[in-house]
Amino acid sequence: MTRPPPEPSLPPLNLSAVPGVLGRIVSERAADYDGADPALGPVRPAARRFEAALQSPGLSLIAEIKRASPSQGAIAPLDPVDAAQAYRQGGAAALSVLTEPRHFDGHPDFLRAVVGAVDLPALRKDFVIHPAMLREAADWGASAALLMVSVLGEATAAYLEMAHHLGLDALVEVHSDSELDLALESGARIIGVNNRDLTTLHIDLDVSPRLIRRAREAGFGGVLVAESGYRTPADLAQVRGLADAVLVGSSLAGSADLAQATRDLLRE
Ligand SMILES: O=C(O)c1ccccc1NCC(=O)[C@H](O)[C@H](O)COP(=O)(O)O
Repeated sequence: MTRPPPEPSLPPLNLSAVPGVLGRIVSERAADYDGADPALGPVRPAARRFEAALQSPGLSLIAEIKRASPSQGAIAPLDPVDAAQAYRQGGAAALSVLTEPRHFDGHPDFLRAVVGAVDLPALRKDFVIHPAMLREAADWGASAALLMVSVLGEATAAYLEMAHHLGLDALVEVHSDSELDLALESGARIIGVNNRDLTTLHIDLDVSPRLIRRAREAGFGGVLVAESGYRTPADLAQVRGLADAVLVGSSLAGSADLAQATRDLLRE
């Protein structure tokens, strides 16, 4: 008699412990994916395009297609493909595409359209709380997915393994020393340090340089990304020579000419 395949297990998450704005967003996402099929299917080959794009010399830019946010409200009614093409012309190395609908005005179609039209690796930017979200990211053509240690906690390593099973790179995001310790233990190859405290929305541009230095001192040899709050070349100067890449959303997305704003921001 043939045995049925083992049920994929759902790593336990303690989402009720996530405070503030982030806590509200992840509990909504958990309701959205309640009962979703956690099966990942067969192993998919890893192209590592997102990781490679961030390894060029100098500071690579991940430009974010962000139409709205809890901190800013409506930012701009961007056409995702037009925005992606403009970011590419302006010098972006990779894209971040929001798929969360309620607070960021994102949509899965935006990711699918961008992947189909623009030859840059794209990150699915969402609040991953279920394996189905990673399967979707791979199905929709993303090169990478965001994994937030503030949300996944001890389950970060399990989600990282699932992302790799699906052939995805993972941007493992931290905001504090204890989260960085978990990210380092998880085996992450790409760590993002968010300057924005996602429970209060307060931005402190000193967070990225501090934690990026700590990661390097701890011997981390992977890719390090500084995230959030960057508006000017002087802001970026604070992480040049330290970070491999920077993730920028609001300041670019809200500008009149996205390609020119991208060029201006990257000017040294
Ligand atoms: O941007 C927000 O207001 C926000 C609120 C709650 C959870 C996440 C949030 N943003 C996610 C990000 O970290 C940013 O989209 C990304 O790093 C770009 O930041 P920025 O350049 O400041 O838009």
